[in-house]
Amino acid sequence: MCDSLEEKFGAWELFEEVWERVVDTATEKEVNKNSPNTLFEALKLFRNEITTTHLTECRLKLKLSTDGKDNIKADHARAMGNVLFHPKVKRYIEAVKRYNESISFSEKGSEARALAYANRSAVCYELHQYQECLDNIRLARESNYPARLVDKLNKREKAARDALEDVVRGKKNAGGSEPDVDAPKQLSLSYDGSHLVPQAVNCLELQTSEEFGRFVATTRDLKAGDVVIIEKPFCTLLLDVYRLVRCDFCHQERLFNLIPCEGCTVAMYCSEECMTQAYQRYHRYECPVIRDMWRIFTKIPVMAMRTVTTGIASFDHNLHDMRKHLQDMDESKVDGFTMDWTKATPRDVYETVHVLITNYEKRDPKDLAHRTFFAIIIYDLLVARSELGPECNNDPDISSLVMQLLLKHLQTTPMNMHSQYYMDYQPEEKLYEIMNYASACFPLLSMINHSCAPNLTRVTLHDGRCAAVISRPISKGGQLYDNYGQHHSLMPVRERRAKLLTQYKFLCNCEACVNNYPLYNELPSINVSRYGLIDSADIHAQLVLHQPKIAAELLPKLSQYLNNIGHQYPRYECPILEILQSLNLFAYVLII
Ligand SMILES: C[S@@+](CC[C@H](N)C(=O)[O-])C[C@H]1O[C@@H](n2cnc3c(N)ncnc32)[C@H](O)[C@@H]1O
Repeated sequence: MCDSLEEKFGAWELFEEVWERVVDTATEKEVNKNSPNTLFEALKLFRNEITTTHLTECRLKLKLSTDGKDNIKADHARAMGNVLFHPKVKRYIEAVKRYNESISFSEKGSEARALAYANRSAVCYELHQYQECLDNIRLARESNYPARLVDKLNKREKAARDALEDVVRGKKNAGGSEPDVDAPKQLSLSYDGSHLVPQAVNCLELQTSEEFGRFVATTRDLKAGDVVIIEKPFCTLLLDVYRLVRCDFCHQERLFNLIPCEGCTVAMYCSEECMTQAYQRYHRYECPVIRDMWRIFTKIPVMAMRTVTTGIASFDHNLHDMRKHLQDMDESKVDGFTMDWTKATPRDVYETVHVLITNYEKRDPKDLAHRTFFAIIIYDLLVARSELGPECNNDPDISSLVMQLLLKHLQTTPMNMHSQYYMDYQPEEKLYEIMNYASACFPLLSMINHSCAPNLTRVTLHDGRCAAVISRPISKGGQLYDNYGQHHSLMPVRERRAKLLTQYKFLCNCEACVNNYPLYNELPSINVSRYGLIDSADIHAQLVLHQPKIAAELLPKLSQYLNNIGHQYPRYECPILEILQSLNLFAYVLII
């Protein structure tokens, strides 16, 4: 991770200021500050105010400014890297992050960039990453490395080549390379995939009810350990704190290989190929605004913009086609569980994203004003700085489409977005911790409702896909339930319900809420002698070491336990086993 770009005073703080003001004005007409009439009046005033005079003031208050390369900042970041690289400090990884920052700020072909690559090559050498060392030396040369320093670089190059040859020779003498026991394992679906939806098992069905809206049910019994969906995201967003560590497009950790986008100082890539793909899918619009976006917003609005830009790319960047397609679309007919994914075009895939729930009708005036404000700010940035400007300025229909898409996805994103995780090694504790590196949009997984006593777990695979794995038996006809972050063993019912209502706009009536399941420490225990003892502390201790081989051995054992005790839910042992299963899955797929 590295520093966040977010600033203390951002769009949310500004919105609160403006909202206060309009509510005060509206209250002059109405007596009660919180009456629905006042709030709707405030929303009306807010819309008037924000679209006219106050936008310029907002731009100033948010200190919006175009991003650009800056060799002075690049030199400063490199100097900080040098302090960390110093033989008495030797904080090599932190030093590389600073060199990467320096590379991202530097102008193409500048000495600043050449020096940053050269310094990164020095860290690679110290860390015995000889191939990466040579790659960085090549990049330094390509960026006009200064002749006065070239001897130093030549010496390092020779040393790296010699060391690399030694490594290759050593491997040959040892009889070739060992099979890689720690290679990421593949999870696969537990039953046949559906013909039309190969990413889901063929017993899953999308159903609808008054209480749940759309939900996913099974037409066969499922057991703990069953993998029922493995889904590729429609779009993803690397969190800004990983921008100097991971590729902006494929999100793989490539500390020593990152190359910068030439247009902005945020996006870095592991290869030209990823850079091109990112540009085609979203970055052509986002490049001029992404730094300001991270400065003034948190991940939800940035993810909403990513959904819109990726959506536009799904229509080959033809906004007229997109508008026509969406106008003609019958939203009630879009069902990701019956669509033919084997023949789906990017437009078809976008349809499944376009129909994600917004909960518009359940939002109060302040919430609507807040989304409107954010949509206006993002729209203003994109139109002022990207190629969407001429398109929107020349055609009110296109302008309205872009604005509507932003407003829509500022509502779908918080309802449907999923996090992507990896296992991060904590050297001091000598264990792995689950960390969130990106946000993603998965249209099928987004159809799964919440329960405070869930029956499935999600796990991020090495390639960014997400697998849904059953964590306790589900009978034929039963609903699949995810957990949106409010588990009955960790949070009292009142608090859970309040959070779910505020964030997800529904009153939870799951089995845990209705039956008031106790918190973890108050749960009754199972008579384990019937099922054999399970030493959870020992399993946990093994799993945090993150060894896929151990995880692979434990996987069937844990699933068996979860199936054995499933019908006794909720018991003290159940949440422990759920956690172990989740940890186990992460260790199994080894996503670092
Ligand atoms: C990720 S979506 C799930 C699919 C959603 N039901 C739909 O029709 O698109 C999340 C939204 O589903 C609804 N939801 C999720 N769990 C629910 C539950 N247990 N009871 C009622 N509504 C629920 C809420 O509106 C929530 O904001």
